[in-house]
Amino acid sequence: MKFGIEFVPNEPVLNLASYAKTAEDEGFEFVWVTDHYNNRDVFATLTVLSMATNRIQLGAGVTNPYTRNPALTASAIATVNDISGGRAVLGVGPGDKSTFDALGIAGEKPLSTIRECVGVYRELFAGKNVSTAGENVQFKGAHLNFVKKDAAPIPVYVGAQGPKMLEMAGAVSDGVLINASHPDDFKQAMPQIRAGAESAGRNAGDLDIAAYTCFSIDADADAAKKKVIPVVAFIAAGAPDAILSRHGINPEIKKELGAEISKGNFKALNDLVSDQMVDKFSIAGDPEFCEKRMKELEESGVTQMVAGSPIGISKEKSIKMIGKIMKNF
Ligand SMILES: C[C@H](OP(=O)(O)OC[C@@H](O)[C@@H](O)[C@@H](O)Cn1c2nc(=O)[nH]c(=O)c-2cc2ccc(O)cc21)C(=O)N[C@@H](CCC(=O)N[C@@H](CCC(=O)O)C(=O)O)C(=O)O
Repeated sequence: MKFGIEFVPNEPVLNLASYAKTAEDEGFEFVWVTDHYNNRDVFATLTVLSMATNRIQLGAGVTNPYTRNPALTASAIATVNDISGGRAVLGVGPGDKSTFDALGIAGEKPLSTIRECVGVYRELFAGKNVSTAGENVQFKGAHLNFVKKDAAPIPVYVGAQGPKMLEMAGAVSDGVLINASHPDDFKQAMPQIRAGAESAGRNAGDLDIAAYTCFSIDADADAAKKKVIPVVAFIAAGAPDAILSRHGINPEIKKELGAEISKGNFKALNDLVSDQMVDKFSIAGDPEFCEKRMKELEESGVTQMVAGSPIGISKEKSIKMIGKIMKNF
């Protein structure tokens, strides 16, 4: 199994660069940076991380086809690829509705929009002149001047959770980034990804299936669990009812969580977020528990384990703890 790490650029980029170097030294193969308009820019962040590292792959995890024109996204990630000596990876997803509302973006037709964009990204990465009259993307001879004809392709991953998105990801992507932490979610997702791959005449075994987890590791298991509570609250509050029910959690809890989150009353979340929610929506605990859960993810078909925020009490210490566990895979 490959290991990745996710950073939210809501802290100084030079801190993230230092963590990325530590992760590279520990043997992580991917670093992913999230993309929300209200945090630091994903591509500027990846550029700085590329200067601080030599081998680790640098992924936008994930951008979306609405806040940037697809040609701008292609140019940005191809620039990171150019700067880093070919280490860039593009992750694209439907985008986070809660951030779109603030920008007046509707984010419609995510399935067909992302499917069209993946095709356009790939042609631009190959240095082609792109003309397309799609339902959602219309180009007339778009072209990236700095990309050589038939340049090595930049891998395109899709961030997906819903069944149709997972199926589409199976049909068109090089990998799928699934925002989930429990093996049950991957057992549910794999058949949908497989169906999509088969519908496109592809082998699902060629895809990188990444568990984009909410992760927190510490020698003190209780401290690790306490650290994830606000993140689990956000995940649960935004999760479709079907996912909550799948984990035996009453979807009614979403209203209470949402109310406390919108009031910024994070103390109240400690009482609302149950141990069961922590278990189902995160990997949080001591190294022994985390390793056991990672092994379960691998058995459920996961090929890349991404340690996502908050990662732990001290990111540096947590990265080194995961580095030790990595040696057992
Ligand atoms: C759109 C949504 O897809 P989803 O995969 O559940 O989207 C939820 C999240 O994955 C999405 O918000 C992501 O952008 C969230 N996300 C991030 N979102 C961000 O904004 N920033 C990030 O950095 C980020 C990281 C990230 C990493 C992994 C990951 O899995 C998700 C991540 C959904 O509702 N899908 C349904 C319905 C799809 C649909 O709308 N179908 C319509 C439209 C058809 C058409 O599109 O033409 C239809 O069938 O009629 C489904 O898949 O079945």
